[in-house]
Amino acid sequence: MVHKIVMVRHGESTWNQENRFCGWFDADLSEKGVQEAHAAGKALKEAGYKFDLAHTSVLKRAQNTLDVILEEIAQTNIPVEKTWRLNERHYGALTGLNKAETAAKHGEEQVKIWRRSFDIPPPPMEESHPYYKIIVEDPRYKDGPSIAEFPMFESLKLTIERTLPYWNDVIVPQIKQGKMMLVAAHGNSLRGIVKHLDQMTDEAIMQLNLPTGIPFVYELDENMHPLKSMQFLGDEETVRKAMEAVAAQGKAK
Ligand SMILES: O=C(O)[C@H](O)COP(=O)(O)O
Repeated sequence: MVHKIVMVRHGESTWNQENRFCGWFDADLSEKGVQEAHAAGKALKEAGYKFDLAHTSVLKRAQNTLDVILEEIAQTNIPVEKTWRLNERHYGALTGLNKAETAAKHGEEQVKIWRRSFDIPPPPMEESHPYYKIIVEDPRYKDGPSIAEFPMFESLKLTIERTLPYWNDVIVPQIKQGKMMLVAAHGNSLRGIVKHLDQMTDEAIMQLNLPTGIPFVYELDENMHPLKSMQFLGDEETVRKAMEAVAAQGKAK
């Protein structure tokens, strides 16, 4: 039996637009991001997708993207499960900084390491950081992560370590039950899932930049091995340009 799952990175956020490291800061969708979510919904509608349930993070840019998509495909009544485990990776001390300015200050190479290396994390968010309290004391985290688990920074490796248990323990059993699912999440939580599914090397995953608001489909066999990987619902040229634009966010300008 062939299983299918659709994933989508949220539409552009206001902090994507301002080119700021966002991580666990709860930025809104920009107007362009809302348009991207509508376009994603239209593409799914055109392709005739019907979902049994959806998964998203506890951050509103992913949740709002999902809401717009579900409205477009007239499936707002499906159950939606929300978890911090699908959140964007925690950008530590970089949270709130402009990516181009950070590249001008620390060099593009260093910014690429912080953004894309597999296991080198950004510097930790200290208590004195302007967004520390807003994030740590946010009531949405009262049921988890626990104080011990609460990240102050995350590499992709650490992001995968908290995302994969949700993939394996919640999403995979539902796929195996034949449920058709939509996962609306974030650039790096989804890169982690993609790395796992496609068994990409630590080097190969560095080159992958996921575009905002373009859904992609995986076809999986019973053992969750991809029969088809990352099939974007968008024309190749648009997807390529959108990926390049994400990569270029770390340039000093
Ligand atoms: O958290 C962020 O800043 C972005 O949404 C993902 O950022 P990245 O592409 O710089 O990893």
